[in-house]
Amino acid sequence: MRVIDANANRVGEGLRTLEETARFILDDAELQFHLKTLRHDIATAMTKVSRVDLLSARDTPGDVGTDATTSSENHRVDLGDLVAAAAIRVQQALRCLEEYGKLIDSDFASELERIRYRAYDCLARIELRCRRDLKRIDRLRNARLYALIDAGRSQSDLIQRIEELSRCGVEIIQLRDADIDDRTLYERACAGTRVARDRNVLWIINDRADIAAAADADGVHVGQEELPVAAVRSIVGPDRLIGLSTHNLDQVRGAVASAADYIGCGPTFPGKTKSFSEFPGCEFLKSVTSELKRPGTRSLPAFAIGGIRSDNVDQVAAAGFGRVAVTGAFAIDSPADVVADFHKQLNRVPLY
Ligand SMILES: Cc1ncc(COP(=O)(O)OP(=O)(O)O)c(N)n1
Ligand SMILES: Cc1nc(C(=O)O)sc1CCOP(=O)(O)O
Ligand SMILES: [Mg+2]
Repeated sequence: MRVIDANANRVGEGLRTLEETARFILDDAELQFHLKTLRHDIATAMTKVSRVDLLSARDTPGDVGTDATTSSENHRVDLGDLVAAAAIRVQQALRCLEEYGKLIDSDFASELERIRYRAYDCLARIELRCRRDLKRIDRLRNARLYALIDAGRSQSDLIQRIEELSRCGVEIIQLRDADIDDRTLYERACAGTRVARDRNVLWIINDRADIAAAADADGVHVGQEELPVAAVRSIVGPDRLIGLSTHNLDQVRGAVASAADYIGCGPTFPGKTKSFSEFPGCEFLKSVTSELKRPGTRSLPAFAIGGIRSDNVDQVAAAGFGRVAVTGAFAIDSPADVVADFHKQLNRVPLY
């Protein structure tokens, strides 16, 4: 009973620590829900053991193990380390409960075995999320303005463009150029990485996970017909951001379930950069806002894209979008006025 009591407490405390991480640090309602469900299912399984028997068996002053703390138990290097410690505690405690449970009731032990298998997946997910570069994700979450640019006539042309856009307040810049050879694209991507880092702007490569990884960019953006997100993740690693284009609600739901970090939603309006036969428009944006605000849905930053300019950005904001990705509207010498117009409308929309 003392083993069962100690391990039931351990697993509950560990899960609560992880739940708070999902809730307050990752803002991940879905992960929080899974952890909470695990905690409740364990509490339900524990009703097979008399609580009075457990409490009566408890003997903290007589516990020979309370002094046996190692120095590493009082020190956590970072969030990943903290979450790993809690996850390992939960896993070990579940196994202990299961083994000692076999002495009490085989149904109880079997139930704990099922919970343990479910827990493995959840514990791996939260630890991987917390071992990622949270600074990058925080910057993404706080960003409202995203510019897509081509590689420029020369490297210095590209560098000047990145400097100009970042000076005006653009927070994310994507290198999107299908008209240059791989070597030039790679060299421009590397130059972009250096200047974007200096300017504290996120640097994303369109379509090419290989070049994003090789050039040490902050991330990659892919479309529905390109590599699936899981394959992109295997190339770019756990820390780089992955953006995914979406054009309907099914694709948005797919993105939420995937390892994507943000989505582009469009096309909203006709523009000169890319032609489309259909425009899901602001109705689509409104439905994305409702979908992403649904309780229990993973929060995923969404950028409206397609023909967005100073004179229509109010409609984007009215659809609940506080973030935009644009090419044409910023393709002028000094986009400072456009940035100001965008901010005026978009800042009215709280970011989620
Ligand atoms: C932020 C953002 N959103 C959407 C897109 C479009 O991506 P995709 O559909 O793959 O089309 P191409 O840009 O590759 O022509 C994007 N690039 N960025
Ligand atoms: C590249 C791209 N993708 C879109 C999508 O809807 O997926 S719209 C688009 C063009 C964005 O440029 P502009 O702001 O000039 O319209
Ligand atoms: Mg693409």
